[in-house]
Amino acid sequence: MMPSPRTTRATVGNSTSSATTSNGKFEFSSLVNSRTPLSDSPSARLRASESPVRRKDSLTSQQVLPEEDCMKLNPSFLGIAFRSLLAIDLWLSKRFGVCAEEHCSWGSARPLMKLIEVSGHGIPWIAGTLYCLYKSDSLAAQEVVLNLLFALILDLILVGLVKGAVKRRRPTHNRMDMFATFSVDKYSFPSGHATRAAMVSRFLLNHLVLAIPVRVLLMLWAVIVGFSRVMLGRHNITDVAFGFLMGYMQYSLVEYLWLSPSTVPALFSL
Ligand SMILES: CC(C)=CCC/C(C)=C/CC/C(C)=C/COP(=O)(O)O
Repeated sequence: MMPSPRTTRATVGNSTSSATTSNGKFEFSSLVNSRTPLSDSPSARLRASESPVRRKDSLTSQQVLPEEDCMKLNPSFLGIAFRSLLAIDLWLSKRFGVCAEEHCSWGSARPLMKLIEVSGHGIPWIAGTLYCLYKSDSLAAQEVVLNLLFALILDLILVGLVKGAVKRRRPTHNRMDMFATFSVDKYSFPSGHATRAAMVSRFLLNHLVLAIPVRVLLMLWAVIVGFSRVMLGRHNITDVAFGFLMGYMQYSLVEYLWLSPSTVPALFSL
């Protein structure tokens, strides 16, 4: 008996055919798949690589994926760990951003947090250091203060470079009402306040003779500056953590590059 056009239809030169199953419904299958395996010809292999579904169909147990495809299909452990850390960071930072707005749970502490922000801002530190430089009457004092100024400028440059390279946006709950910012300060990684607080406190602890309570207060101040960045909603926790680390290392760099009357006499004869 002649097959009915409703039940069987095959198009020569076309990749699709149709046939009915036992329950009378149409099923579609690929002639290319059924007659010549996708992996047989180079063009078929190319087409297969365009479609993940078709590629999966065409794989046999003997075929090995190119290395870059394996990486896409199996994200590395480090990649997953990194994304998870970032997700936890965003979630925790939002939870601790309790002074981000006046109506937040700790909103009434926002003015105090902003005062702490000013205490770690670059302008008061640079202005204060310039004033001390002007007032310092001994070469030893001049040397320390000049290096503090150098450290503060180096900090601004390095933080600006990293912020510009990483370009991590500030948290969405941050209200951008900070005074005197550079254009890179729209980015949050790392926290410039945290780098400055860590670097300056390490610098002062090493170069000033301070009573123990003052030393403790100095360290406490640095930690509070870091906390206040997250509470104000300015930063994520990782911005501040990295900022502390970077500031700590910046101090080591300043020590390494230390400006002294013997290395840069021109600076000290002014
Ligand atoms: C003398 C002179 C050019 C001073 C510039 C000081 C200045 C504008 C520093 C920027 C400080 C700032 C707003 C840093 C951002 O801190 P984050 O903790 O929010 O990253």
